[in-house]
Amino acid sequence: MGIILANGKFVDQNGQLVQKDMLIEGERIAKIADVIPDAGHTRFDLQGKLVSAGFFDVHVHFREPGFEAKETIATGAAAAVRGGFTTVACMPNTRPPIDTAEAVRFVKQKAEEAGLARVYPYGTITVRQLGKELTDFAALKEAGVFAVTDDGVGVQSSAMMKKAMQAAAELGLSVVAHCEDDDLLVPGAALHDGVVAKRHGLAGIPSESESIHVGRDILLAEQTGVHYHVCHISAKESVRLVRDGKRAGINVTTEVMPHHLLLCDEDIPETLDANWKMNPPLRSKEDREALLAGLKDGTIDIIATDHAPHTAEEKAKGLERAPFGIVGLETAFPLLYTHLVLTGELTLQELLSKMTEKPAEIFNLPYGRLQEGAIADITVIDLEKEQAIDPLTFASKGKNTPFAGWICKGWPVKTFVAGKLVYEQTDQATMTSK
Ligand SMILES: NC(=O)N[C@@H](CC(=O)O)C(=O)O
Ligand SMILES: [Zn+2]
Ligand SMILES: [Zn+2]
Repeated sequence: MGIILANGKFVDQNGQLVQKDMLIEGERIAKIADVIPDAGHTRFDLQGKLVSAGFFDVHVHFREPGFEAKETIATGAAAAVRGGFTTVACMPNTRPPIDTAEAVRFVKQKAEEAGLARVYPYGTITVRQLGKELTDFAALKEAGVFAVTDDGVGVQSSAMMKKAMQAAAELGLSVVAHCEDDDLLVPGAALHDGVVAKRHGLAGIPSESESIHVGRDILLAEQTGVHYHVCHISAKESVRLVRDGKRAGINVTTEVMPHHLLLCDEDIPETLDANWKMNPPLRSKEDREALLAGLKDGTIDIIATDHAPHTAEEKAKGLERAPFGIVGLETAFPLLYTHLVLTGELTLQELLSKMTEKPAEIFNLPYGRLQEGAIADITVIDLEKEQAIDPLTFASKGKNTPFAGWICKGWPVKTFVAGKLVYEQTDQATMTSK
């Protein structure tokens, strides 16, 4: 017996919303047609809600092993499916870091036990993320990683990065980089080196601490032929470098986060609440505009969240001492739909593509497409439902978001992974979790 999603709205090739039925049989989409008869299948009447391929977030932090008070793989996966994400890729900056095949298998095992979203672990580039010695990429690949990264820290040595890219290219692994040159940092700096840091008399994080690595690595990617992906792009100079790299035919891709698209340093409240502290920081208005332009012209390939949960105690330590990072999985789509699609900056088709098809395509994974025969990873979204972001309702352990209280439309209401319903929004869930 299959599942029928009846009367859903689908975005067609021309970007128009069309009403259709979908039949899921086993793990796959069996049929999409104007009308599919019941024939004893389980039937959900979607009443015109949007049907999308499940979202794919290539950049999340699930904190296990080592920091389970912030998040576990199970709570992170629950946050993912609640946000409409059916596949996530987990950053390896855990304790210990994911730098061996055994550690990769541990993450996969925990994800399987959770049975919610698909979880792809990254392996680190260097042993213990110390930048001194490459990990065993062949063993990591064998255990199931599709890409390596030292996210959380930058690879400081150019020679080490070049060696990593050569080794990754040989194995067909992507190199994913947190771009940050420690030499250009002032210890304790928490905000962009711009007007707001100055107004508060604080040392800032300069844009070039990011863009210098972006430029260096694009040149190394050209030399080595590896697929090189820039994490959480935030500075206008980095956007320009990626654009030029693409024009030169270099295999470079990048991601942008919802917070960098929607906020800039001038939005940070005078209290300097640490829920506005993340790395890279919220930059200037001009940077934000460059990110949006880069997203529209295809320089920026995809949207990811950098879901980075921390405890309330840690975030209460004040701007300087609190850790960098904000959560993102449960707010990404409603925020972007409300503040970029409904405002006319992006089309719904563009937004969905950058959260589904494109991430799957650049990392060569078989997801992100709504078509007969495809894997039935599906998100159903209520585009009309309007509600305020309330961190107390999050499935994530992390409540650290600057978006609390923002009123958004476009909430995921049902999520299917491999044809199995893994999340269903109920009004009770919203009301009782207070
Ligand atoms: N982005 C962040 O502000 N923090 C991330 C690390 C990272 O993505 O660099 C974290 O692990 O908390
Ligand atoms: Zn990072
Ligand atoms: Zn990160």
